[in-house]
Amino acid sequence: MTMTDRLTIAMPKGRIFGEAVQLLRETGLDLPGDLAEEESRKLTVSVPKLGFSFLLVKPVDVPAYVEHGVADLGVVGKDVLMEEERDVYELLDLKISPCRISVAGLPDWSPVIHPKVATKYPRIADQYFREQGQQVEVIRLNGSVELAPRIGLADRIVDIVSTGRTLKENGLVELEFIKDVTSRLIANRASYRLKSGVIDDLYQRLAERIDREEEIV
Ligand SMILES: Nc1ncnc2c1ncn2[C@@H]1O[C@H](COP(=O)(O)OP(=O)(O)OP(=O)(O)O)[C@@H](O)[C@H]1O
Ligand SMILES: O=P(O)(O)OC[C@H]1O[C@H](OP(=O)(O)OP(=O)(O)O)[C@H](O)[C@@H]1O
Repeated sequence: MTMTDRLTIAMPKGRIFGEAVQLLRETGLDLPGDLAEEESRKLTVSVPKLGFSFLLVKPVDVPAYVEHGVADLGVVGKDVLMEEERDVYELLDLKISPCRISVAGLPDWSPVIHPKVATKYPRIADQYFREQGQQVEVIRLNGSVELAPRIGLADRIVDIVSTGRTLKENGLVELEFIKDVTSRLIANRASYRLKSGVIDDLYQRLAERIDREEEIV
């Protein structure tokens, strides 16, 4: 393997990371057991024998690292990919970290003409309500979005729902489904041409593993 064959992969630091590493291991790649120890503050991990370097970054930043070519590949939720609209190739649905984007609100919610919608996903929310022919005011938040309807900041929220526990514990109900979400493998456009050999090899390994998993289910 030459230096140009080395792959830099941007990985989200949070919940996707563990599932993505497990998936890579299941393709037969010999990743060290202590790839990223929980207490570690290191933001790069190198696996020289495989020619891989991982950048551990905020999930929302993965598409930017890949678009700018400092990472050849990235793993990112479809939610972030849709929201960020970066110029990258979406190569593969990894089928990990499933969840959905939904509209939620208080159970006794009643329609208002120009509702306020709190969300971490202003672009997705804007597009969804435009398609519904509804005029809304989108309020961008960075987390704890479920608080907004309870304290009168917004009439509704657009957010990730997985188990539904956060909605329930904050007295909210799911009102409308927007989209199913899973994590995706994305590639920088130039890397995809220049490192096609190693990228194809990883793609094939992952695609076969995902297909096998689907046959079992
Ligand atoms: N219950 C869930 N809540 C949020 N995201 C989820 C959930 N289940 C799956 N996901 C997926 O995981 C991604 C979030 O990943 P991660 O957990 O790494 O972020 P995070 O720790 O919430 O990061 P940050 O708070 O820094 O944005 C989402 O973009 C989504 O695709
Ligand atoms: O349906 P559930 O299984 O309860 O999961 C959904 C919740 O998890 C995520 O929050 P996260 O923990 O990432 O916190 P934040 O968005 O408030 O930062 C998401 O934004 C929801 O709040």
